[in-house]
Amino acid sequence: MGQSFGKNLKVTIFGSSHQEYIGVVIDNVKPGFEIDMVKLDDFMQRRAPGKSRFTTKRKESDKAIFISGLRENKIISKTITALIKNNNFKSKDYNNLNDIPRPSHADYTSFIKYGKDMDMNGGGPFSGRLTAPFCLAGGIAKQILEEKNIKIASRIKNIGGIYDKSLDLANPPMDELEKISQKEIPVLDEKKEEEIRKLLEDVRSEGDSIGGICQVFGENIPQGLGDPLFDSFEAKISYLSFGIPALRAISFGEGLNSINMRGSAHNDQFELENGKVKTRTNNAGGIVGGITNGMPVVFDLIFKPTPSISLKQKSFSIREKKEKDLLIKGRHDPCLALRTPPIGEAILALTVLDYLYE
Ligand SMILES: C=C(O[C@@H]1CC(C(=O)O)=C[C@@H](OP(=O)(O)O)[C@H]1O)C(=O)O
Repeated sequence: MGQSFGKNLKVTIFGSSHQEYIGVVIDNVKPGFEIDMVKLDDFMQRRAPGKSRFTTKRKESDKAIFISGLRENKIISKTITALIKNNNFKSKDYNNLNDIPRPSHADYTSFIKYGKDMDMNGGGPFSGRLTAPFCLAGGIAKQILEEKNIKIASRIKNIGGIYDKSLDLANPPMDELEKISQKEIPVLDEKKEEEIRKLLEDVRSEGDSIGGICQVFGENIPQGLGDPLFDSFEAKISYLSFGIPALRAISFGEGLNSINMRGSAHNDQFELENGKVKTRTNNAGGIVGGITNGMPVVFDLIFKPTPSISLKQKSFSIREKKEKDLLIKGRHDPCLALRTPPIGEAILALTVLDYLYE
């Protein structure tokens, strides 16, 4: 089911939203690194459910239980295995969904492909819950990269059409981004934060949902990662990104804005700073020809609105082959994009570490 990825650093995610555990196997790591567990837990808590009024009410501690590969937090094997316990699931909320699929959720396509025996409670293997073990692997990768002075950060760039302030992509404010990372709405502009809060309150009280964009930044990413054609750096980032539920699009650097620019404005012109080759702008987001050029790597992850909403919708009964109205019970995020920044950071950290282990 494509639950593994990576060429040199191999990561396998397992489990399901309402089964006893979810978890991760990280294979081909290098022994010797000591994981900072406090930092790793802080990273996990940025994604964890039940933390704010704008996220699902399902509460999970998302504490990592390492069952192999570590001694006193130090990596002592080539393989690490960790579990995360599912504690707070309410499968009965999903009883009607076995027969009446949620519009724009994987319920129906899973039925077409795997039939009625696939455990789809809580979204089953399609659930955003699986991003918890993904972040566990990514949080460790991020720490390993930090030791090499490679920094990764992120923010919410847009919720429902409200944009955070625009940034100079050649000089992203990594320290400021780090400071906002634990906020309920991690944006830099406080006025926009208020506007987004108001929008989210409206959306939530209407029983609806909304989409958003998370922007990811990498500083000191080594030059020369990636290859032409199908092994481009963008291709590797995109491969992992589209494994994240609800992702609809990804763009690099100025992305779709590039369409409206002339070459003279879009080209990143060179400069030499104390002999070091740099570019004056970074519209490419640090990747040209599929290969990193040493400028900050910048990409946007574009998420659709959460499909599970409380409003009445049109669906049908698989058993009776009859149209039916659907009312979804359960606890769902009004804006799942809000919890994606650490997932974006994990995508970049795991991609870069995979290259460095070549
Ligand atoms: C639990 C998480 O997200 C879940 C993702 C999810 C879905 O359908 O994707 C449905 C909800 O779970 P439940 O229906 O069991 O309350 C979310 O809470 C998490 O991200 O850790």
